Amino acid sequence: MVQAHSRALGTKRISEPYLLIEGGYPLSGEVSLPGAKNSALPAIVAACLSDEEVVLHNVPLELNDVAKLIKLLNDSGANVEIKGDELHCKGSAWMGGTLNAELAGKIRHSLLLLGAAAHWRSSLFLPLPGGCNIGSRKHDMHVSALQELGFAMEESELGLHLRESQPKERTVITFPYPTFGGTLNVLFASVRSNAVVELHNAARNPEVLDVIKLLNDMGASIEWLSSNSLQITGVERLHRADFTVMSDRIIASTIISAVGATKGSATIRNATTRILESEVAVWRQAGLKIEEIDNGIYVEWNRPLEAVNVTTAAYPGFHTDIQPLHTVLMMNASGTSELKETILDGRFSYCYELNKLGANIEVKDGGFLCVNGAAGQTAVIHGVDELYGTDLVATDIRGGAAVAVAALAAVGTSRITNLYQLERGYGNFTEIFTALGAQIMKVNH
Ligand SMILES: CC(=O)N[C@H]1[C@@H](OP(=O)(O)OP(=O)(O)OC[C@H]2O[C@@H](n3ccc(=O)[nH]c3=O)[C@H](O)[C@@H]2O)O[C@H](CO)[C@@H](O)[C@@H]1O
Ligand SMILES: C=C(OP(=O)(O)O)C(=O)O
Repeated sequence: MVQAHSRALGTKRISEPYLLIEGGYPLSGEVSLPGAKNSALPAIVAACLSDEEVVLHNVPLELNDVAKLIKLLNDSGANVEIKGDELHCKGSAWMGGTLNAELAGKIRHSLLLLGAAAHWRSSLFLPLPGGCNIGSRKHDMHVSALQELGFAMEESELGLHLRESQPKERTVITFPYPTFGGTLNVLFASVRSNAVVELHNAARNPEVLDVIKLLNDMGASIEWLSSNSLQITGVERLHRADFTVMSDRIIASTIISAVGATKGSATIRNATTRILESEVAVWRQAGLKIEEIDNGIYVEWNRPLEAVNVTTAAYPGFHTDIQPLHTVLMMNASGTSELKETILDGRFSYCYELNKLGANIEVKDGGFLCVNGAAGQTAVIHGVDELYGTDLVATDIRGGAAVAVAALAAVGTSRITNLYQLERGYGNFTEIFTALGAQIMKVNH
């Protein structure tokens, strides 16, 4: 059991749920990955593109983003039900209406209901979507792609309005940047029609590939023309399917980071390095032992880590969602490294939390523009020898995970608040790390 003592802790009583961590111990053991949030959320929307039942397995049902998305879909005419550990989904031609602003405003994936409503030729008012506060999260490419497909769309300060309309017969779209959500919206809007759509510079993240596999299992016709161009040939309707969502590669990275930072070892089941190639190459270069094993990854700290520079990029580049976890490895490495974030301009607020533990990270103007046109930042990470537990805030999903992982490596007690953010992406954070021997518990109030 975690003991609540540390010289660095504040004396204030905390009146919200928090994570209590007694850090400074090497982690070891074996854990199994849950389903991936960033595949499961679009897969749930995709499953509502048929009026026959689609059964999804391995959905991380404990995530609050999943509950919010199910509510939004059911409010707009779908029928999504949790049955045991399965999710049974059915869409309908009524999918549309006006989405609840509070719910839509809490998750980024509410944007995907635009593609679903276009699919059903319905009209939809989507109040502005939410998600992590990690920079300017634009949706101009979603709007222009749907318009290019022939759907009537208007944008106001309050949200996005898709009007009941029909797609054109042939469209060629080229994204200026391979947007994850934009690619999914084009797929959802195009799979059921008389149309043929070519999409160039499409996102090819493993999570997008997972959703394409689901759609093809449902009868869609989506094929790759080249490594980043897709052709979607519309079909009359999609049908029933039974699909297992892929495992969460970002949680795999979170465990790898924790093992490296605490100088431990772990076996991660339901995992593969094949969808983490850029990240694993960097961490091997830094000195971590990472091996592909039967149905899993084995990771071990066996020598002091060395600083390695990283620049985030669209897949197959180093994933922006994983950069906060890389920072934790680098603050525990010898030497200084630079981390250049090119996707999201506001993704470094967690660094100020890490500095409270004794890290030495400077966040500076990087002198470049991110893919969304905003000024980009670079974090300069100077490795340190010791970290000490303290009171910390989970700034966003992955920043929150980074802070918690760093607290596992820091000597003494840490308390982490604003858990809502962390729990948007990690339903079983304490269970995963308890299985690896961590002294961690959630304190509820
Ligand atoms: C639920 C989910 O899976 N979310 C992921 C998805 O978010 P999301 O779907 O928001 O990611 P995108 O790939 O669309 O966005 C990445 C960048 O492109 C910009 N952009 C995007 C769309 C657009 O129309 N115009 C535009 O400029 C965004 O502002 C951002 O700077 O990818 C992000 C970047 O890999 C991840 O951090 C999120 O975890
Ligand atoms: C940024 C993330 O999610 P979202 O797009 O849902 O905010 C994430 O998963 O790290």
